[in-house]
This record gives sequence, structure tokens and C-alpha cells, in this order.
Amino acid sequence: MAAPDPVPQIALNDGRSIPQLGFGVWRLQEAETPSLVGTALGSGYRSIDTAAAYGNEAGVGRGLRETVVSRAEVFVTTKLWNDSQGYDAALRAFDESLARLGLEQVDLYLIHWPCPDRGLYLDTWRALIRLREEGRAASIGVSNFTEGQLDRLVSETGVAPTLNQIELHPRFQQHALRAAHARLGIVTEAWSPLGQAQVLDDPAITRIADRLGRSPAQVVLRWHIENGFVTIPKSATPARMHENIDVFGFALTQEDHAAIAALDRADGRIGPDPMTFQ
Ligand SMILES: NC(=O)C1=CN([C@@H]2O[C@H](COP(=O)(O)OP(=O)(O)OC[C@H]3O[C@@H](n4cnc5c(N)ncnc54)[C@H](OP(=O)(O)O)[C@@H]3O)[C@@H](O)[C@H]2O)C=CC1
Ligand SMILES: O=C(O)C(=O)[C@@H](O)[C@H](O)C(=O)CO
Repeated sequence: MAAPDPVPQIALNDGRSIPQLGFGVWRLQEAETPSLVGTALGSGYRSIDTAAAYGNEAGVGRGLRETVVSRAEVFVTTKLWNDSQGYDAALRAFDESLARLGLEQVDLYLIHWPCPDRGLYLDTWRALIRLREEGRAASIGVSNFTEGQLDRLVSETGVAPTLNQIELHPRFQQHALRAAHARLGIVTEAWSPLGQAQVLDDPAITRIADRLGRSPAQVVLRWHIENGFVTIPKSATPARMHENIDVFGFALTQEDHAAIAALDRADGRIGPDPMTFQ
């Protein structure tokens, strides 16, 4: 199989950068994770997105240790789960994640969900700022935060997250939140970029795929790339993992973008609502 073109880097507001396309590992079983991480790295991925809640941080760590790719070449993201919010609890949870990963530092540490009813995301953010100051989390960010919650982090601490990882795919395009990110200098990272495969059989996508001689997943991922998002598709299927990173050798037209823009729906959310998810 030919090697795909290299993945571009996206600049973060702290002077660092993140590969624009990475490998998401939600729902990978711990036992299969090391070998699939190895396959991803062999396919050219240099960014892995895990979380304490995924139960596979140890598998990610093992996969990283078992590869010939050096640790310095791989951007590792993990996330703090909701029951570990609060200043001291967040510091403990971070230590536990590092121990499971077997790493001394992660490239990016995220608050997984804001959990507004807990009232702790601001204290949690202060803990992440400390972790960044200590250098153990090279960059820090959030996931599933709303515009109001992002504004509050910035106004209370003066530190904007590097990125906000949010549900984003052709059926749920998040225009308002993306505009807030642009205003605050926050990168948009898309989770469930393929809409958990539910958008792949949409005729608007398959028509473009047929014309370009590409797969529907490649069309959707190319749409993310051309919009400037960071994106983290998941697959447990080696051929699809390779296909998903091979999206840098073709381009969509303005007509393609218009057709995909028309797929946005007010009720297109697949995952939980960040305002209520605990
Ligand atoms: N911060 C957050 O709250 C969240 C973060 N995430 C992150 O985002 C990542 C990606 O999101 P996820 O929800 O997994 O969904 P995705 O949108 O990445 O879709 C994954 C699904 O699509 C299938 N698939 C992948 N590639 C192809 C392809 N080329 N052709 C056909 N089907 C394909 C996979 O099947 P198969 O595996 O069988 O190949 C799987 O069923 C997660 O792994 C996680 O890292 C996800 C949800 C929430
Ligand atoms: O995958 C993630 O990162 C999530 O947060 C999801 O698992 C989320 O918890 C969910 O979809 C629960 O149904």
C-alpha cells in the first residue's frame, strides 16, 4: 500500500501545533488497542485521541512503546472524566492517566465534558493550567464546551483553551460555536467526524465520492480538512484506517462544499447534549 501524503499541522494558541488528522480510539477494547495503535502509526497517523473514560489508555501506552516510531513524533491526547472534576481531583486523575499511559507527559489534556450542574469546570481548568505550567501537559484544552463556558474560562483565568473538541460532521456543522472559536483563537476539533458512519450513505456524499473515485469517508474527511478542523476518525479496520488518512491528494469543489453545507440539520446531534450530560 502506498504511503499517504503527510498530515499538515494546525497551529495552537500556545505556540505549539497538532496534526490535523489523528486516530480516535473510543470503543477500542483494551486488548486490541496496542496492535491497532501500531497499525495506525504504520499507516502514517501521528496523533492518538484517548480518554480516561475509554478504558484503553494502558493499551495506547503499550502500542506506543511497541512501535519503532519515537514518542517525540506522536501527539498524544487524553481527557479527564466527569467524576474527576475539581482542582485536587483533576490533578489526581491526570497522574492516574499518565501512569496508565506509561508516559511522563501528554501533548494535550482536555476536560472531557463541562458538566455545568457540577459547577466545577472552572476549578478543573485552573488545575489544567497548573499542569501546563509544570510541563506535564504540554497543551491544555476542553471538549464539549459551549460559547458561554469558553467565555467564562477566558474571563476568569485569562487562559483560552488551545482547542475545543466537539461533535461535528456534515449533519451537525456547529456554525455558531465555530464562530466563537474563531473569535477566541480556539481550534475546532471534530469528534465523530464521520457521524459514526451514519452520514456515509447520504446521496449527496456518495455522488461526490463516485465522481472523485474516492470513498464516502474520504469525502467527509476531506470536507473537515478543507474547513480547517482537526479531525480524529476512529476505525478498528486496518484498510479503513489507511483509507481515512489518505485524504490529502484530492480536493472538493465549491459545488461539493455547497452540497455538504446543505446537509446540516438542527436535530443532527448524535451524541449527548453538553448542557445536560453528566
Ligand atoms: N470528546 C468527546 O466527547 C468525544 C470524542 N470522540 C472521539 O472522536 C473519535 C471518533 O468518533 P467516533 O464516535 O468513534 O465516530 P466516527 O465518526 O469516527 O465513526 C466511527 C465509525 O465509522 C466506521 N468507519 C470508520 N472509517 C470508515 C470508513 N472509511 N468507511 C466506513 N466506515 C468507517 C467505524 O467502523 P469500524 O471501526 O468498524 O471500521 C465506526 O463504526 C472517537 O474515537 C474519540 O476519540 C468521540 C465521541 C465523543
Ligand atoms: O466518546 C466520548 O468521548 C464520549 O464522551 C462518549 O462516549 C459519551 O460519553 C457518550 O456518547 C455517552 O453515550
